[in-house]
Amino acid sequence: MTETLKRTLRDSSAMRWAMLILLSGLTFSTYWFQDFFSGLKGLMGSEMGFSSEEFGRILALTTIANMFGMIIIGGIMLDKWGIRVAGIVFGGIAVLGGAISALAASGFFGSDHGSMLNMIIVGRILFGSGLEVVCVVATRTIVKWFKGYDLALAMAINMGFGRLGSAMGTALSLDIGGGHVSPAVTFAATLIGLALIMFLIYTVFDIKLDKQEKAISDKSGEVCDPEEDFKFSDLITLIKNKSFLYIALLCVTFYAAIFPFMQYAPDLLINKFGFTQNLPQAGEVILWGSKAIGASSIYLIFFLFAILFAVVPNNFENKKTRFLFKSGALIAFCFYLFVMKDILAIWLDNGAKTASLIPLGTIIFTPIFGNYVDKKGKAASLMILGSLLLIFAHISLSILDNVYIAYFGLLSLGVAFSLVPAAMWPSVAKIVAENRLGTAYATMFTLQNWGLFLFFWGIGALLDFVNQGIPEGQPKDYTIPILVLVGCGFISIFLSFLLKKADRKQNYGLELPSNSN
Ligand SMILES: NCCCC[C@H](NC(=O)[C@@H](N)CCCCN)C(=O)O
Repeated sequence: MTETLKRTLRDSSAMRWAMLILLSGLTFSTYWFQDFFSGLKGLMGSEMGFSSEEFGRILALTTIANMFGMIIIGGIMLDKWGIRVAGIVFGGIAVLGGAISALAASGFFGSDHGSMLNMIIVGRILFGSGLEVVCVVATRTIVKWFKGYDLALAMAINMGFGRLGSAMGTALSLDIGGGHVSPAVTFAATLIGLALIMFLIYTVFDIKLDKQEKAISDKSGEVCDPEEDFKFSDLITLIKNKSFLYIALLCVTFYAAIFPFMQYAPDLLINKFGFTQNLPQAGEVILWGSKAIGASSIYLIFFLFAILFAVVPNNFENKKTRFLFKSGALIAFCFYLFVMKDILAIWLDNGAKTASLIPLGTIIFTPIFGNYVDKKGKAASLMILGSLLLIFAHISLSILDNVYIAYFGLLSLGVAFSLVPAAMWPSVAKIVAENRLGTAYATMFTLQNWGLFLFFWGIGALLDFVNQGIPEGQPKDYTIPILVLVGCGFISIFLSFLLKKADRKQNYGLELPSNSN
C-alpha cells in the first residue's frame, strides 16, 4: 500500500478492529450492569425483602438523570471535550455508580432494608447518568475510526457486544452470586472498572490518531468539516419534522415494550410457566463445562476446516463437492446438538437462562436484517412487522398459558428486537442530516428514557397491586402487567404506518435500499 493510502492508524484494518474491541468493553459491561438484576429478582425478594415495586423503582430511577437532559448535556460535553475526556468522565461516573451499588448491596452503608435500597438507587442513578452518554461516545468513536470503511458492520458488532453483556448478565448472575445478591453486583461493577481500563488504553491510540491527522492537515492545508455544536433551535426543527417525530415516538413505545419486559422475563417464566432458578451442583458444572467445551471445540475445528476448504478456489463449483460439504456440515451440527442436548435441556428449563436467549438471538439476527435493509430497503414495513411480532409475543406470554407457545413468543420477541433496531437506527440517518445526528440520537434516547422509567417502575408496581396478599416466594400473576405491553405494540404499529405515510410525502426513501440514496 502506498504512503498516501495508508496514512494514519485508522487506515489499518487490524488497528480499527482492535480499537472497536477496546471500546466495546464499555458497551458490554454497561449493558451487563443495566440488565443483570433481572436474573436476581426472586433472590432480591427473598434475601433482601425487596418488593416488585421496589425492584421496579431501582430500575426506573436509573433513567432519571437522562429524562431531565443528562444525555443532551453529555452530548454537549462530548463536543467540547472530545471523545477521550468525555469517555473517561462518563465511564468514570458509571464505575462510581456501580461501586456504590455494590457497596450498598454488601451492607456497607447499613444492612437495614431502607439503607440498602436507597444506596443501591443512588449508585444506579450515577450509573445511569454515565450509561447513555457512554453509548453516544461509542457511536461517535466508531464513526471516527470507521467512516469510509465498514461503518454499519462496526456499529452492529458494537451493539452485539452490548447484547452479549445483557445476555450473560441475565443468564449468569445467579451462578456468579452463588445464591447471594451482593457478589453478583460486585462482579458487574468490577466489569465496568475493567472496561474503563480498556478505554484508557484506547485513549493512547486516539491521541496518536489525532496527532497523525493534524500533521496531515497541517501539511496539506486540508480543513476538516467543523463539528456542529448542539443548539436548542435544532431540537425544535427536528421535532417539527413529522418523520422524525414518528420514529422518535416509535423508539419510545417499542423499547418500552422490550427493555422493561426483559428485566421481568426470568421472574415471569419462573412464576407463570414453572421454569427453575435452581443453581447447578459443583460436580454438574464441571461435567457440563467439559462436555460443552469438548463439543464446541470439535465443532469449531470442523468449521475451521470448512472455511479453509471454502476459500480454496473452485471447490464449490463442483456439484458433488457442494453436496458433500453441506451433508458434512449437517451431520456435524446434529452431532453437536446430540452432545449438547442435556445442557440445552437444562438451559431451556431455567428462567434467567431462557430469557437470556432474547438478547443472544439478536446478535445473529440484527446483522442479517441490517443487511436486508441495506440491500432491499423496506425499513418502515419491517417496523410494522416487528410491532406485530411484539404483540404476538406479549399475548402469548400473558393471556395464553402454554409453555410451547411461550417459547414461540420469546422467539418472536427476539426477532422483533432484531428487526426494529436494524430498521430504525439507519432510518434516522436518512431523515436527519449527518451534522445533526448527535442531536437526533440524544433526543431519541432522552424520550426513550421517559418510556423506560414509566414501564420499569409501572410493571413492578402493577405486579404488587394485582398480587396483593400473596407473600414473597409464592407464584405471582403476571397477566395484566404484561398485557399492558400489548398496548405499546398497537401504538408502535400505528406509528409505523404514520411513518410510512409521512415518508411517502417527505421522500426520505425509508422503503428504498440504503445504497440507492
Ligand atoms: N447507534 C445507535 C444504536 C442504539 C442501540 C440501542 N441503544 C439504546 O437504545 C441506548 N439508549 C442504550 C440503552 C441501554 C440499555 N440496555 C439498543 O438497541 O441497545
